[in-house]
Amino acid sequence: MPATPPSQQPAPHPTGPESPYLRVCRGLPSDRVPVWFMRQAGRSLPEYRAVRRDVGMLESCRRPELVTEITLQPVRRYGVDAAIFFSDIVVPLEAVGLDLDIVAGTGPVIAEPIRTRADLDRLPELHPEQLGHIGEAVRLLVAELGPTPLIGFAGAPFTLASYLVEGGPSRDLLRTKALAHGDPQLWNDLLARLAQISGAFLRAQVQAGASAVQLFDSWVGALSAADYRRLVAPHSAAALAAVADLGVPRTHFGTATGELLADMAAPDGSACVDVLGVDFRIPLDEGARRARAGAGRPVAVQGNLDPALLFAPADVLTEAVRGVLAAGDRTPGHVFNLGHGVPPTADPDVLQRVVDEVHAWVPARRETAQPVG
Ligand SMILES: Cc1c2[nH]c(c1CCC(=O)O)Cc1[nH]c(c(CCC(=O)O)c1C)Cc1[nH]c(c(CCC(=O)O)c1C)Cc1[nH]c(c(C)c1CCC(=O)O)C2
Repeated sequence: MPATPPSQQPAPHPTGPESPYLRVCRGLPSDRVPVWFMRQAGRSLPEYRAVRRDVGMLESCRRPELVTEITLQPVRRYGVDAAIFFSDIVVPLEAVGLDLDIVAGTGPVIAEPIRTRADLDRLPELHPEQLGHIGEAVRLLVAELGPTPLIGFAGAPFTLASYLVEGGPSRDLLRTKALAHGDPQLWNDLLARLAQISGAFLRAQVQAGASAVQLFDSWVGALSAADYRRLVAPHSAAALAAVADLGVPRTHFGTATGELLADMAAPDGSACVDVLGVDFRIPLDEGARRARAGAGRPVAVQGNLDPALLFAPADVLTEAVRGVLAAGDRTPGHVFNLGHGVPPTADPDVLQRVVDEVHAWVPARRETAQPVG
């Protein structure tokens, strides 16, 4: 049998059980609360704005050296416990040939929205060889990151469908929901295709060396629990199942999902979620309670500081961070994060204070028992 070229061999995972982030994801005690931020790389950082000055968003995602530099920036600056791969949820859609762009200040814009059976035929499956640049970037990154784990990610089928059907960002997702209810067969075929694409994107990142994944279903809070269960959950479960055999922890995240948390913790009744993202609308310990009710087992939680608190006076922010940490102590495991992404106008010095505050906290479930007395 011919030897696999070195560039195609899966990189060894350099992150041992000592990583606080991976320990908490696996339900183990940790001597500190791990912290990372959604959108930790991005416009809030001057060093990001400098390297992106002359390069478009999608173009920057195509350049492995630039992806590596941008992903590392917040890790270097803040000392966060995990890196998240710099890319975007629409990158795998571009890889299968869709004509789309990411417009600054707006978000993804799709040239020809997908609303009919004929439109769906323009959306082929994603094959690993279309993701060569992604694998290359992940391998470069993992080599640079040392012990810090890399989180791979993908958009969940529903959130991807919302951009494809609407043609761009939308407040109320009217067309998306009308399609889901009006033509369930087309909807299910579309979401099944997107689950394949999403799963293949996750798989490529893990096979190249990412130590964990997060599935972003940012806009799924637009649905009722009954509709989520019927129209979305099986497809999200399928996307997460694409990395089941690779043994990495899986986080499932959405916003405004208070009523969906039980189902998101076990989409389609499966045990494919290790960590559940909770946004700021409900307390973290209540989120953990709902996750446990849905999954029938303890599930670690991630969150959930309201990003708006980053703009509050320092003492108010400190109290809010400690409130999240105290609620996290009452859960089976807590990864500190914001309830949603870092706003572009956030002050990096304020984020640094949050990281330091989290790292100063002594978690209730520590690695070694504390001496009594
Ligand atoms: C819904 C969604 C998108 N993209 C993503 C989601 C899910 C997470 C979420 O809910 O925020 C996921 C995403 N997008 C980006 C990352 C990188 C990693 C990280 O979190 O640090 C991740 C994980 C980079 C990005 N993706 C985007 C930027 C900003 C583009 C720029 O810097 O020019 C970044 C850093 C563009 C983008 N892409 C998207 C939006 C809404 C935007 C913002 C548009 C804007 O306000 O300019 C779609």
